[in-house]
Amino acid sequence: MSEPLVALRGLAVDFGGAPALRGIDLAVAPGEALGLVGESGCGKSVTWLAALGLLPGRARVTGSVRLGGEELLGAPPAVLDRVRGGRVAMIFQDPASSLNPVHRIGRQVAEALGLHGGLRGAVARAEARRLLDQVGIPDAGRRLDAYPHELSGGQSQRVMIAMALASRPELLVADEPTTALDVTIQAQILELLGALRRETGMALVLISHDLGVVAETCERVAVMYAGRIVEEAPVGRLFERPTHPYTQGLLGALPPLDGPRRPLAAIPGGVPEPGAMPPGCAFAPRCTQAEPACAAGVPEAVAVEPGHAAACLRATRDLVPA
Ligand SMILES: Nc1ncnc2c1ncn2[C@@H]1O[C@H](COP(=O)(O)OP(=O)(O)OP(=O)(O)O)[C@@H](O)[C@H]1O
Repeated sequence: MSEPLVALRGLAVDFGGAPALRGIDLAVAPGEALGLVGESGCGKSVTWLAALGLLPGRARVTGSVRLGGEELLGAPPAVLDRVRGGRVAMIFQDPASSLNPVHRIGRQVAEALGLHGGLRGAVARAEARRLLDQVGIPDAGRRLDAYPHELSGGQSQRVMIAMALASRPELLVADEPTTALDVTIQAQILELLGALRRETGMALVLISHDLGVVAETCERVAVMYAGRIVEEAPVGRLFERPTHPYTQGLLGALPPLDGPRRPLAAIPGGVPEPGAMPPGCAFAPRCTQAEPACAAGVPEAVAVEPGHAAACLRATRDLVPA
């Protein structure tokens, strides 16, 4: 990879004796689209909230988070404020709750432009209109005067994306941006994110519990389980050669691309709570391929092939450490 835009090294988060992240190494290159997948509770959101200094004070965060060479962990609040909504923007699952219900859309987008670009008045309004246009809001000029409750879920998410773009971020972190939307709208928002990335050159981190969503939009995927990255690969390689049994399980739960929809073969059991981590490989209690050695130690990530690593004792026994 070229010089990364963002590099997380050994990122760990502890909520009062309960380790939610247990050493995350992850890098995002400029302009790259990286998917972060895993079931609910794996630590996907905590990873980026920790990286951007957005966790509550009682969370103990250790490791390193570098943005373009600058260390963010332990950086003064003024530095983090400048980064958030500046070089890095974040959007979330529920756009309706992120918009202020009592202010018109145009004002909210213009405020974001004022905060990050110093734009005011008619200039800010014109730029807000351009942004709404860019994110595919029809009749953007009139929509500036709408209130959030007048927008559909998909349109609200488009407005959130417009506000995120206001600072011309180098990285957009999108945390389950389509989970609350119906399937057709979901596809449109994913397409929009892909198109904006190509137009603006920004990098994209797409957080999702759905490998299918990530496969459509991202070039590379990191699979998380119980606060660790268990597999990482270019998206095509992950589908062709899923190596960690957890990844295999997630793939097995995907509905077929064509043909009748069938009930998903979800992986039995659930993600362990941070306070109740099993010894060794945290996935072992749910893993159909587990053997006694899996409980003995946390497996290291090992290179399966160039750019493709997995952390499974059994799958990678004869391979070299990544
Ligand atoms: N503020 C907090 N205090 C204590 N525990 C927390 C806090 N935030 C998250 N956790 C715990 O950290 C673990 C990881 O949560 P996280 O939200 O990152 O998971 P996720 O993979 O993003 O899932 P989801 O898609 O449901 O958000 C969970 O067990 C969660 O309960």
